[in-house]
Amino acid sequence: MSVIAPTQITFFEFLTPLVASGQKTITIRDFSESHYQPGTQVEVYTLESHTKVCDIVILAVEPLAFDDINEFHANQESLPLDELKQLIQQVYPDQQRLFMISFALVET
Ligand SMILES: CC(=O)Nc1ccn([C@@H]2O[C@H](CO)[C@@H](O)[C@H]2O)c(=O)n1
Repeated sequence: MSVIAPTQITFFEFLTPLVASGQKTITIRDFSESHYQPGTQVEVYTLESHTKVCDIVILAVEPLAFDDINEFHANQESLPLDELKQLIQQVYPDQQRLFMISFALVET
């Protein structure tokens, strides 16, 4: 089964300054949001007001179990590890099977 690669991604508004400044270089999503394709350019929008923030290029999409989330991921997320795990549990309750999407900021 093939799925069309999405050309947009949304982030919580409070996280978008970290994306736009290049400090946050991964996001952890569930299967439904895992269909991004390496090499494609994607527009970043805020979830709350759908405001365009910046563009990113997808570098990789890899499976990541919730229990394997560690300091490396927190560092790439630019968030403290306990905050990151809490946030993911709120967004994706009881989901063990997650995906790490790595990306790079497109300078405009
Ligand atoms: C529909 C929608 O926008 N959903 C999400 C889902 C997750 N995230 C962030 O990705 C990282 C890993 O989950 C954490 O930093 C989260 O806060 C986000 O910003 N927005």
